[in-house]
Amino acid sequence: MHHDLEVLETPADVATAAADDVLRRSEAAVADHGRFTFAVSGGHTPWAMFAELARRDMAWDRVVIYQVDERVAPAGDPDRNLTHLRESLGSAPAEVVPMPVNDTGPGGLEAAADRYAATLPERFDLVHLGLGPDGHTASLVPNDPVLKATDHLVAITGPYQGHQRMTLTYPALARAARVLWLVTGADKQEPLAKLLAGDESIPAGLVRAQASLVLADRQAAGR
Ligand SMILES: O=C1O[C@H](COP(=O)(O)O)[C@@H](O)[C@H](O)[C@H]1O
Repeated sequence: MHHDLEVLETPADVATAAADDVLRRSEAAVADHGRFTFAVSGGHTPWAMFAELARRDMAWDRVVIYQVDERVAPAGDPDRNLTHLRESLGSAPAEVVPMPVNDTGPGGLEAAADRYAATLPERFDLVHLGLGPDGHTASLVPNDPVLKATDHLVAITGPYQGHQRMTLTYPALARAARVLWLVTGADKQEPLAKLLAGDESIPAGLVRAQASLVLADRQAAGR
């Protein structure tokens, strides 16, 4: 798929440009259909964008935030994406729909994943994605059976970097009206080049959406 690319000087510039884009998309979505559905990834890169958004004049009562992926770990654990999402948003009155990774009900984590899937909108106005040095995105990690999940919107991975994960699958990501990739740092240079070239050997290369914007810093873009 085609990706628009914007190269910014620093990671801070990427965060500011990302917040600008999210704000624009939220205003357009609210004007069009009354709410803004936004799915957000984990990792470190988006924290500055979330903090920047918290300072912006968003129509928070019209915003619903879903998680793209989450580590299976206790509530409040520093490895949990939700922990950092909430910390970064601070007192911004955002409605967050957390992935139920501590749901120990009947059917275990797979059933919890299906319950999360049932809460997802038919269309996300915006999905934020990151890019790992190994080319993973969301928790669609190399060689995991989750890459082949075509009949589930949300799935559970095997252990990866210390945790099983709950993740949106490719069919769920395909519900994105638009994807916003945030990619910073020299260790992302190789996977970013592959993503932009449409290389399907990396998990990120298999994401499909109606439109895609990559915001990268100079180090990741190799410029
Ligand atoms: O493990 C993960 O890493 C990716 C990339 O994170 P970043 O901080 O290097 O941008 C992230 O997008 C994903 O959600 C997360 O689970």
